[in-house]
Amino acid sequence: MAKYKVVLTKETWPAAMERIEQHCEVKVWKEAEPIPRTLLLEWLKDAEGLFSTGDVKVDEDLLANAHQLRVVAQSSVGYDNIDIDACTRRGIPFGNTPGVLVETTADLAFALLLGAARRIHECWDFVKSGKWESTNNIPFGVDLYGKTLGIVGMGDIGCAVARRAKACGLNIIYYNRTRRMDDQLLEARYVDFRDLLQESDFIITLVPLSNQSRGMFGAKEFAQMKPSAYFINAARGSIVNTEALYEALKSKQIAYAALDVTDPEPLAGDNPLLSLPNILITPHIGSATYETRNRMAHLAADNLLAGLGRQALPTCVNPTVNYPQGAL
Ligand SMILES: NC(=O)C1=CN([C@@H]2O[C@H](COP(=O)(O)OP(=O)(O)OC[C@H]3O[C@@H](n4cnc5c(N)ncnc54)[C@H](O)[C@@H]3O)[C@@H](O)[C@H]2O)C=CC1
Ligand SMILES: O=C(O)C(=O)CO
Repeated sequence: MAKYKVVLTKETWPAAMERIEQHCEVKVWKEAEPIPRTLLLEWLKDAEGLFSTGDVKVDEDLLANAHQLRVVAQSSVGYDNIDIDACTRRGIPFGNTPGVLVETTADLAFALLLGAARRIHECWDFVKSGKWESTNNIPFGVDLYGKTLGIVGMGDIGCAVARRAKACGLNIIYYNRTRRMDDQLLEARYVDFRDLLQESDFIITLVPLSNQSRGMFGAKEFAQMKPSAYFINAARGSIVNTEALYEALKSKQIAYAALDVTDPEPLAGDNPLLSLPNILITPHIGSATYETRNRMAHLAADNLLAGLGRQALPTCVNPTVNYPQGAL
């Protein structure tokens, strides 16, 4: 049987790659920088499947060029780089990887909270640089127990963070697009965004990037936070106005920020944020464990292969897509 033609905008995990290659003839971009747009458009001319990555914009322009495309799959839960309406208009299902990365990403978000509160990386720098001469000059942290954590975006990962926070004795408030029916089980109180900004000692944001959430943390929002507030972003860099965050940290309007995601990404070595003493940044590692990235790659491969075979995708963002008649 003829193999499907598929484009991968980065290499994926070997076991998932093997499964894809059993059924597909693949073109893979193997360099560290994003695939050049012109090359991608060229490759997509006869491609039936696209295995995309967050650094590639899948928009009207790209889809208009990809006449044979049956499916787009991506190894991430966030899909802010994909124009879902454009996919749907063209009858192309898009599959992401929800669920399988929830606990792993919640671990990282909570690690940022703990690491920031207890100044773990400053303490490590302190020990390494030979400054540990007495206990007088050690970096001091702040308690979690009895404080208030505000979670913005109380979806799968937000709830997993709430469970961790409960175990540490934090009071939990949250803001979400809609109130959750199960918030009593989580012992989390639904509040409006402004109250969350004003009441929280720690804020963790896990809201998807969209037209509504882009720039949702700017100068006005930082001004409403406590001067002792810790701000943690594990969602997407662009939900924060980076200049406003820099100003808020520099002027000590807020105490500290811990970021797993930044705008832009990757963050250049001379970015002003890196000159601040009150910040901790990790390089977008929320889901980056061997086990989880492997699970994500397999789920993305499942979506890709299902779409190529005109079957329903296991995890489809636009499941109302109609396949051409008689295709199944
Ligand atoms: N740092 C990392 O490596 C990772 C980052 N993420 C980010 O985390 C996000 C959340 O992931 P999940 O919890 O799995 O998604 P989810 O879909 O389960 O939860 C998102 C929640 O945000 C709420 N929401 C959406 N727009 C909102 C708005 N404008 N204002 C308030 N609430 C809003 C939704 O109602 C939903 O409850 C992803 O979209 C992705 O951007 C996810 C995985 C890893
Ligand atoms: O899944 C996502 O959205 C990520 O950011 C990486 O796992």
